[in-house]
Parts: sequence; structure tokens; C-alpha cells
Amino acid sequence: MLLKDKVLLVTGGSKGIGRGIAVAAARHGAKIGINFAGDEASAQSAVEEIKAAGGQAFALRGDVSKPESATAFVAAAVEAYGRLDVFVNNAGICPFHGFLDMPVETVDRTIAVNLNGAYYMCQAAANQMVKQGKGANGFAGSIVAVSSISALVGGEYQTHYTPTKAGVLSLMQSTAIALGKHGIRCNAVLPGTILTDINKDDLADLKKREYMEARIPLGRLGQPEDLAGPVIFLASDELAGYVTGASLLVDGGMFVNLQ
Ligand SMILES: NC(=O)C1=CN([C@@H]2O[C@H](COP(=O)(O)OP(=O)(O)OC[C@H]3O[C@@H](n4cnc5c(N)ncnc54)[C@H](O)[C@@H]3O)[C@@H](O)[C@H]2O)C=CC1
Ligand SMILES: C[C@H](O)[C@@H]1OC(=O)[C@H](O)[C@@H]1O
Repeated sequence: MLLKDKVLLVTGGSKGIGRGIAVAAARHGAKIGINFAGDEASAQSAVEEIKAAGGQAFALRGDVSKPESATAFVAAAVEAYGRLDVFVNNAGICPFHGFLDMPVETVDRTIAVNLNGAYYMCQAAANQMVKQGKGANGFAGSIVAVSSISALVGGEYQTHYTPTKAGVLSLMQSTAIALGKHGIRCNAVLPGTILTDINKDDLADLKKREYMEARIPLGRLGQPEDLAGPVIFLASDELAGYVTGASLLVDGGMFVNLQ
């Protein structure tokens, strides 16, 4: 139980990678809150899955691109559990589109959700952790952001998306500096290609899917659960107490596979 009685919030936690992290963290003893923007039924089914795994959970609707969603989410954790220990910034969108005719609305929305949303959420979480102060172990909290392999490499149909993922990585590096003195560690995970709704349509193209699979030394695309262990490791003061400002690729080896 690496997160016993820790209060952990995750944005976009009703499905995909966020849900995988939330359920696994509950199995490690964390008390969970998920933010969601989609349908109520998915959020409730995530809460039920966490409870079935022996955990506690609440779900709060909120569009992460709005600063008030961040303060409301953190306030809900304090109301439900009295504190906040681990914040996982996960919510994101990737509407694939070519560069030359990219609609301005698509660019603006992608930046608003992926980057501005991450900023507002991490800032609200950090303020709560600073308010709580350092515990006996010298730590006040841990922030883990879901960036991407796309922070390091480009994508023809992701010219609006990859800069947001580089931005999220950079946010973790700068907040690691700003928050170290408060006992808050900030790190990023960089998933490769993980099978979720975000790329369902893109990977419906069989040729593209086979190409992506062939690039992965471990021989398969990722599953949401593949991110759980790395996030729990970074969240744990016991295991990762001297890790901050770091990034961890979780991509089956795709990034290093040049030829
Ligand atoms: N699936 C993949 O291959 C990879 C995904 N990622 C990142 O992982 C994160 C999670 O994505 P997936 O689980 O793959 O996709 P997903 O589509 O299954 O989940 C995305 C989640 O974000 C939520 N969300 C979207 N807009 C929101 C908003 N405005 N406010 C609140 N929540 C919002 C969705 O409701 C959903 O719960 C994203 O940040 C994505 O960029 C990073 C690298 C690879
Ligand atoms: C949505 C894409 O399949 C996925 O998102 C990322 O961040 C990865 O780089 C993949 O391209």
C-alpha cells in the first residue's frame, strides 16, 4: 500500500488513463476524487469501480479550461477528506487535424484544456498543499502531470497538441523549482501511444496502427493501466522522495527506436 490514506485527485478521471490511475491508486490505499467533463454515467461507473476495489471516491464535473473548476475540485477534496496529498493532472484532448487549415477554435481549445487547464489545476492543488504545510516526513504533497512522448517529438496532425504537451512538461520543471522549498515534488509521465478514446479514430486506420505497433520494441500499444505504476511511483514520497522536476517515458521503448 504505497498511498495509504493519501488523498489523490485526478482530472479527466472517468475513463482512459485517468481512470486507470484512479483505480490503481485506490488499490494502493488512496482516497480518490475525479474531475470529469463528459457523461455522468462514466463518472459514476468509475466511482463504482473504485469502491468495488475497496476505495473511497467522489466525482465532480468541471471543465478544466475554467479556473473556477480548479478551485472547486480542490475544495471538494478538502470537504470530503480534509486535505490533498497527490494531484494528477491528466485531462486532455487531441483532435487530429492538418496544420495548414487548422481551425483557430481547435488550436485555442486544445491549448485552453491541455495547457491552461493544467496550470490552473496545479496552481490550485499547490496552494492547498502549501496551506497544509510539510508533514513529519518533510513533504507537503506531490504533483504528477500526464505529458506525452509528444513533448519530445512532433506529429503531422498534432501541431496544436504537441506544444501543449511540451508546455505541461515545462510546467512540471518550473513548478518543481517554485515548490521544492514547500516540500512539494512535481514530475511528469510521458506516455507513448496508449489505447484510449483519444486515438480510437486515428488508430482505426489499420495501416497506421500496425506502423505504430512496429515502432514499439516491447511489441504492443499501451493500455491505460500501464501508466498506473509509474504515476504511483512518482506520487509516493517513500519511493520517489528525491525525485522532482523529472520526466518518465512510458512508451514501450518507442522513443528510442530510430532504426
Ligand atoms: N492515449 C494516448 O496515446 C496518450 C495520451 N496522453 C495524454 O493522456 C491524457 C489522458 O488521455 P486519454 O486517457 O488517452 O484519453 P481519453 O479521451 O480517454 O481521456 C481524456 C479525459 O480528459 C477529459 N477531458 C477532456 N476535456 C476536458 C475538459 N475540458 N475538462 C475536464 N476533463 C476533460 C475527458 O473527459 C477524459 O476523461 C491526456 O492528457 C492525453 O494528452 C499522452 C500521451 C499518449
Ligand atoms: C492521441 C495520440 O494517439 C497520442 O497522444 C500522444 O500524446 C501520443 O503522442 C500519441 O500521439
